[in-house]
Amino acid sequence: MKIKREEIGVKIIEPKIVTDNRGWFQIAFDFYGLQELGIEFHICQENHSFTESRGTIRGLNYQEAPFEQAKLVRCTAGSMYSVAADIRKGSETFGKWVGEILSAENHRIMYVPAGFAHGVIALEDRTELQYFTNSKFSLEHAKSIRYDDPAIGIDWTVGGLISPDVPNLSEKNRNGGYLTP
Ligand SMILES: Cc1cn([C@H]2C[C@H](O)[C@@H](COP(=O)(O)OP(=O)(O)O[C@H]3O[C@@H](C)C(=O)[C@@H](O)[C@H]3O)O2)c(=O)[nH]c1=O
Repeated sequence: MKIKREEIGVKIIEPKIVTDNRGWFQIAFDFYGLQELGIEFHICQENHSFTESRGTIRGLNYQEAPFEQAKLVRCTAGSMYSVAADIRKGSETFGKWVGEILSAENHRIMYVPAGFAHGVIALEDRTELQYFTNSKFSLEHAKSIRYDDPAIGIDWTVGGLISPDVPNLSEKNRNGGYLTP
């Protein structure tokens, strides 16, 4: 595996894909490979979600202290634009975000550092998101920031690829907060 891109602590990882007459093989989680890339990751949970329709947004989601979560995010069906935003108060890159298209075809993995908010928009119907977290879920600490918070300014059109004017959102994400310094 190798790092394709790295910005504000977010890393886009390309795993090695081995193909043969049957199809392909990849290591979905490589503890020592990640360690070599500077990522010390201990899996606590693996989560898997299915999104019915293109244009649906999940996020921006994060967990408050002491339950901050680092995540290793991948798309195992369809495709999505995955976004990580630095919302750590006092961080030099506070309010900055990184986005990358993850798909079942490109096999890319996004490493989201602890303390960041994360969200995805489905670029296809029937898109699946699978991700490892390094700390446990806590409903009490699970929070949301509005996907369209102007203080972050995420381009959810992915440069004109999609127009999520009125995206399908969960109630939690509809009622998400706004970034405060
Ligand atoms: C994430 C999570 C949710 N749940 C429950 C809470 C709720 O009843 C139901 C669905 O949860 P949510 O609406 O928060 O699901 P969702 O909006 O898909 O949340 C996820 O979004 C992506 C973008 C992330 O980055 C993840 O960390 C996670 O926050 O599942 C758990 O029991 N354990 C968990 O670890």
